[in-house]
Amino acid sequence: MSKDVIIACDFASKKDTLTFLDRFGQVRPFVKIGMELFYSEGPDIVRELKQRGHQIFLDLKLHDIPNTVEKTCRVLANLDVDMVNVHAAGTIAMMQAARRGLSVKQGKQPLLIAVTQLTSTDQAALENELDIHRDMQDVVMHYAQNAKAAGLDGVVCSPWEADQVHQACGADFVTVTPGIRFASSQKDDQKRIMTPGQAARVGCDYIVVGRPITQAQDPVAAYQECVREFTKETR
Ligand SMILES: O=c1ccn([C@@H]2O[C@H](COP(=O)(O)O)[C@@H](O)[C@H]2O)c(=O)[nH]1
Repeated sequence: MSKDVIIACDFASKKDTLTFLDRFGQVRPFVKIGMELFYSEGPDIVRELKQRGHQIFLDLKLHDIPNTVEKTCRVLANLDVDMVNVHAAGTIAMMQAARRGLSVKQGKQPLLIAVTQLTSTDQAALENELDIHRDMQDVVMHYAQNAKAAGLDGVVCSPWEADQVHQACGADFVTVTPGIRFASSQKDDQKRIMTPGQAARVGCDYIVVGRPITQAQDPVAAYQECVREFTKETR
């Protein structure tokens, strides 16, 4: 199982993204392209970063009826990204449709993972706003098991649930965990957080880190610190 730090490139333009990535010289970090960058630049930004040698997590969090998600995944399959995602709340049928859509790709398919509960959601919001009256851990586990039943490769969850997801769904079921903050960082809008070192100790496979790197005074040093903390610990 790979373990890696994925940088969330939440920028508004290709220019800002390339200026940021140029600071890394010959190093090609695994990057996440989210809605802001994809909606502003379109599929060309994926092709450009792929050509430069980055592995890419295309974080579009699809959530629609199965037919729409299947056809969208057929399109995404041709972008040659390494990881894509859907919302587990879209149902098992929708996740199976996503899998069918990606299967049009010959050869290696991207990892297909499902968002369980956003890391910006806490127990109070889960109950009072989403009207889900169960423990966060149980809800994440339920969605993870649905994702596994649908044939997905793993989930997006917070580091707080990663160990239990592995216990319930298997060590090879991938956990991709945003909500990563250095001990000294601001939480921003994230609620279920851990440091890179803590995330490593609970067995997260991939950590997704945005602002603690992109808004650091020295982003390369912040990235190196994430890698150091995350990879020095072993399960
Ligand atoms: O539950 C989720 C799912 C996705 N994200 C995304 O990860 C990054 C985190 O960025 P930070 O700046 O480190 O907070 C961001 O792109 C989110 O869209 C998430 O945070 N939580």
